[in-house]
Amino acid sequence: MDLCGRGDGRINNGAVINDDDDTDDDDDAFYKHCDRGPNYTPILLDHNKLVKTSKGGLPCRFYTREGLRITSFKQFTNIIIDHQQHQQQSCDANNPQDDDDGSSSEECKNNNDEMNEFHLYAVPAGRVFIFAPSYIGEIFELNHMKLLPDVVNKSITLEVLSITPKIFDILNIFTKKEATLIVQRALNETSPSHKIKRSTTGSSSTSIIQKRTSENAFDTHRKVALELKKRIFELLGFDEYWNGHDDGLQVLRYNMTTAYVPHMDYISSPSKSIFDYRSQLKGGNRYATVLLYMTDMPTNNSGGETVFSKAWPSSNIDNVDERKSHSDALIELRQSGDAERAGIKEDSWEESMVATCRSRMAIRPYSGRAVLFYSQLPNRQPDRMSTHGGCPVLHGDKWAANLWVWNTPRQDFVGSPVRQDLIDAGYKENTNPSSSTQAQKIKAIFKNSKQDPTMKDAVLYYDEAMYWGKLGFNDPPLHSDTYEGHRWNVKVNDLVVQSWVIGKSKEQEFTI
Ligand SMILES: O=C(O)CCC(=O)C(=O)O
Ligand SMILES: [Fe+2]
Repeated sequence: MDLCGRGDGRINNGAVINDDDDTDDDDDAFYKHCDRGPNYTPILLDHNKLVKTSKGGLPCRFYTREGLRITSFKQFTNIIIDHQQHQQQSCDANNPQDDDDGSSSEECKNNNDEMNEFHLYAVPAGRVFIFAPSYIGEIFELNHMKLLPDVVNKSITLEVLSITPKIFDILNIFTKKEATLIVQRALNETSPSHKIKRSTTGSSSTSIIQKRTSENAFDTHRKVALELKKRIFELLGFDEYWNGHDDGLQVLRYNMTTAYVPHMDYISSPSKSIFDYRSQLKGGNRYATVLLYMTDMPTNNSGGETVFSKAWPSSNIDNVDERKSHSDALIELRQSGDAERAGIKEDSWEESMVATCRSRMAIRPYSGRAVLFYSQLPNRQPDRMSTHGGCPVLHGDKWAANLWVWNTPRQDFVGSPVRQDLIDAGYKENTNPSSSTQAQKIKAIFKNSKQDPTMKDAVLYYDEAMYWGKLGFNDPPLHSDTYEGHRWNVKVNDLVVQSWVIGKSKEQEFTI
């Protein structure tokens, strides 16, 4: 295939489009785009099937805009023919009074350059495909995916809800019947590791945090979970289901007032870990999350939305004047009495979160709704805009499930990326599988000495993005159970000004 490429990996059918740097070096730039060198190329499970290019480098994988992988020239030409026929049909449908010579249909096609383009996406070796939406409301019909048996004639479709971060509604990916089964299975699960219990967080899965008050179960292998996982992998552009690239279907139950504070699904790299979490290099981390909702939370008063706390509702994304501040939302919330009626205390983190949910981009659950968002940018850096949380439930129960998908196999799975630098330096990890559950719980207390005026409005975060509480001059000390190696950050105006890593002793105090 003779294809020309652009820096962002988008390829146009036979011609370079909008290329600012149209020089003879294009070919080289394209080859470099595909083979980013050993320090930037995670080794994926199909790596040994990649055939080197004539220049000796690793090749790109090619995808359509809808995430269908193109593996042969024949498939490519068939797709182009289909694309052209589709264009012709939509022109004919829009111009039924065509002249005999078909000139206005021709005009229709020529006038619609954007439609004439056929975009192909070149994904570097070792990387995974990421959808590239252009505007809110844009539709991606994934006609290559099998229809669900119960959803007659409705193809699996993405509808863009947000560009920054990238969020999509996924239509027709699972049925209400499957939603019911997932909940039943979770309730009937008895194995200690998978049954429903209070949620944890972080890379060690041991720390119960006070600000993730939901319960959860895992379903890694039952029929419905497996079918769903396979469907989600196909949707994301994987050729097949790759074991180890996900955390298993996690089923979440939130009772009244319970919530999950805004956080990133992307895991911050623990200071010492043989597993390489650095996705921007050749490591792996979570890059996509699919959320499935199993209950209806029909109104504002139900709560339980998934809130993207750094993003604005699409209705006022461009209209700065119409954005609601957190403090105005809090005043309105107190006036409405909604939080108080649900049993949420004034000045609690849950109350503050309801105000966030009512002023930022929030997705309302209904049974059968599914949403996809990405925690990594196309350059593999974590996307801080993907910070999100499960809003406090104000009425009834909320059931949801998530699938966290990784750009490489996870720790302990075949092909997982390792930190060769640490191994070379002689670092050994305790590989006893139960070691994480035996980790020593450490009590930490965080204080503000009020000596440093720049710390007047300090805020404490667990990791990068998990808001813990205010640590300003007028705030009481903050307490937490935590573990060795965990990182806590103090931020002022959203900038990290102090960072602590938990050491070995059982009780530790940190003061700014
Ligand atoms: O419950 C929700 O809406 C969000 C859950 C979530 O963010 C998570 O489990 O990582
Ligand atoms: Fe999450």
